[in-house]
Amino acid sequence: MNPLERYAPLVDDEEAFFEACDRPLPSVVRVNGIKTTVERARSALDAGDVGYEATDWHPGILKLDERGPGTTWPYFHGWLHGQEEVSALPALALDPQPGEVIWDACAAPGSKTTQLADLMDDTGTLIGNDNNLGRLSALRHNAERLGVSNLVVTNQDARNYSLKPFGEDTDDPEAIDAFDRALVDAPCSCEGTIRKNPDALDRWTMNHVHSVAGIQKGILRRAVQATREGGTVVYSTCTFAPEENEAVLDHVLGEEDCQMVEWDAPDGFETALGVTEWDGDEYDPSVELAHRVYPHHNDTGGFFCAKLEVTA
Ligand SMILES: C[S@@+](CC[C@H](N)C(=O)[O-])C[C@H]1O[C@@H](n2cnc3c(N)ncnc32)[C@H](O)[C@@H]1O
Repeated sequence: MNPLERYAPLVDDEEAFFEACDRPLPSVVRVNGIKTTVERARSALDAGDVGYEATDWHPGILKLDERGPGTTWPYFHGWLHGQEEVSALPALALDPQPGEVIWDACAAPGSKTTQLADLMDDTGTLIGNDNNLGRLSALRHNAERLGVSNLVVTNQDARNYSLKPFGEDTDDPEAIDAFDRALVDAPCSCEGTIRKNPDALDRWTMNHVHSVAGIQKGILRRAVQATREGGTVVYSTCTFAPEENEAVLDHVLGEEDCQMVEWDAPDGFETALGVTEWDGDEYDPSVELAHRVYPHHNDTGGFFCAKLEVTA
């Protein structure tokens, strides 16, 4: 059985959902404001005869007609970054401000990290962490090409992340309420990437869904603990499974001092509400404030994005 069939009861249009999951994903680029402007990037694409169209909801996110961005000179110069359209949502939800201290808990290969740097005007301190050293080299490469200079790279298991406060000699893990904001773009079962990678579900099992959900809970808890009171945490995945999405939020809302925050998806970008019941389980009603993105909604991959505020 196709694992995606379990989500048929959740979607508004079953036929459109399965049809979209079977179509290849459009090639999309994000304009990198650290190195250029939307106007200059568009002019460069025009000059290179690269066809594109702006997305309905963001002038700097462009759908290319055919070629991948890697063959164009604006890409080599770091004006453009190939980034799935829907994956631009979490950084916008996090809304990092220039000068802040931001933790990207699962950062490699860095699409969202470099977008965060752009939104911060490349100021403040951006800590890009990932537990996979090999993937961190891709993060460094992307950061260099895109001209990011506010980035510190760390290689830790985000579940046990420890950051000693500046100037203090302590191993107390509770001492890390240092971040203004944190992004948890969590490892997941990747169901929503089926359009990019048709093999994505070949090794899908319910056991994997449950085991990765345990990791997700640990990372999100750590992000809430490590963020200052009043700070923001965004949780995202590219999967549909409520076990990895709303159930993770429900768990962390019950264990840590935080609450769901209402966040409007950009105008022109369609999303569905978070689910509050699944497979006999009921979740905290506030998880409805999360956004589910199904592939047929905006011709993207599948996605999940939620915003939390740290309350103590
Ligand atoms: C969805 S990917 C992140 C994609 C990235 N945010 C981007 O936009 O390019 C999830 C990442 O989590 C990392 N990861 C898995 N378990 C982790 C853990 N316990 N601590 C930190 N990172 C972890 C994986 O190595 C992977 O790079």
